[in-house]
Amino acid sequence: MEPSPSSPPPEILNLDSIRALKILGKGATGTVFLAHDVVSLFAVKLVHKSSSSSLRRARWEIEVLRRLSVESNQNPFLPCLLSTFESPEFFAWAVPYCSGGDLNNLLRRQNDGVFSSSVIRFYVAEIVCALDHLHSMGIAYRDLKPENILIQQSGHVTLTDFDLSRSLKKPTRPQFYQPDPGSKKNRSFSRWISPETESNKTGLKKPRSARVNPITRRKTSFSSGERSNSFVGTDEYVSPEVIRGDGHDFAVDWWALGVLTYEMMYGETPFKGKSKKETFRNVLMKEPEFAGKPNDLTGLIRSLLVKDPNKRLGSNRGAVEIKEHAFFAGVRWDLLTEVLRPPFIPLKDDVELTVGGFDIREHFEKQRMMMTLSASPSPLTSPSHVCHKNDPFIDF
Ligand SMILES: Nc1ncnc2c1ncn2[C@@H]1O[C@H](COP(=O)(O)OP(=O)(O)OP(=O)(O)O)[C@@H](O)[C@H]1O
Repeated sequence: MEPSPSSPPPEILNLDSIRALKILGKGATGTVFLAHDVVSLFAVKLVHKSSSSSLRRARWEIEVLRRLSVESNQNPFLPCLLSTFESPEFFAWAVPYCSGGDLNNLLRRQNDGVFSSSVIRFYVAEIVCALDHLHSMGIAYRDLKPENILIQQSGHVTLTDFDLSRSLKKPTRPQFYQPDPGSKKNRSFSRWISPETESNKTGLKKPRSARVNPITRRKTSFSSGERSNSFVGTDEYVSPEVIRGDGHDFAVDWWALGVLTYEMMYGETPFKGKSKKETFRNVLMKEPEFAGKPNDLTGLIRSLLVKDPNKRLGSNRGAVEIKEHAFFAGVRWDLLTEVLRPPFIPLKDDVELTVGGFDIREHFEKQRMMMTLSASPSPLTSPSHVCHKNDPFIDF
């Protein structure tokens, strides 16, 4: 996984000149801090080099961000890399701060836990553009879920968390990437989502479900290949071909988009079972259920949630097929960022940039000491057991 030749050299993140204000989120691999220097606020992700898999994932995530920072690769719905830092114990890197939190929180804050179809159209259109851009770079995202969709200060979305993404061979079909279909009328989106409520202002999000355990235990590398055989994703968003271990390509992202759109419409995912096994059985066997009359939105979801990846919307001509769907009639794809009033605009963070905060390295040291203490082997436990027990990616 060599950096691509066109990647800009990363700026060095100077940990001496920044202070962290709070933890924005904790995931399977890292901790994300809101940090500041005297000039600006940004997000810093810190990943322990505790295992070879977290090391590999962090390196890969930095590499994807680096590629996204090349001027010709920048996209309004994808982040760029501001700076990086590496010590013998950890990686840290800074990306722009998204003050609106994630789409999961926003969805849960709605009175009935769902979005209207015009709001769904706004968010899905931007996500389609982000995925289209990644695919055009030969990257399958593979971890689409509301927790990984962040809201920028402007109200537009940014995808985050690229550690499960994968470099695949770019589609070579000539019709795959065509100019945006465009259309006559621009669409206006009214601002109707209530601002942040008190109950959700604090507290870290808890991921809804852990990453799935590897079922196909084939070792994978991140080198380019046409299809990937690794087993990754989040239970409720995993596609049938991933569960079957058939090998998968960019169509896994269109499946996950179907699950996400369904969740935005109904407030719950379509295949969730009482257990992981039941969820997977549903993904493989069950057709999604739609309350109410069929319409363009349910039609879009249905065509994304086609079990056969070769018949799924997007599998033949990529994002163009999705953009042409009747649900998006009237959307000016080239003007998405010009929409003046996205559905939700975050309140401005009122932060004094010269004072306050804590040192990220001190925080890291404390965490490490606590981890060391809690992982001290009891006389009855073998060291290898302690070391591997909690690493969900040990076989990835
Ligand atoms: N740029 C950002 N601005 C604001 N919040 C962010 C930013 N990046 C990440 N976060 C918050 O931190 C959370 C965890 O980030 P991220 O998903 O990158 O970490 P992770 O360790 O890779 O998690 P996962 O277990 O999902 O892989 C996000 O869901 C989000 O709430």
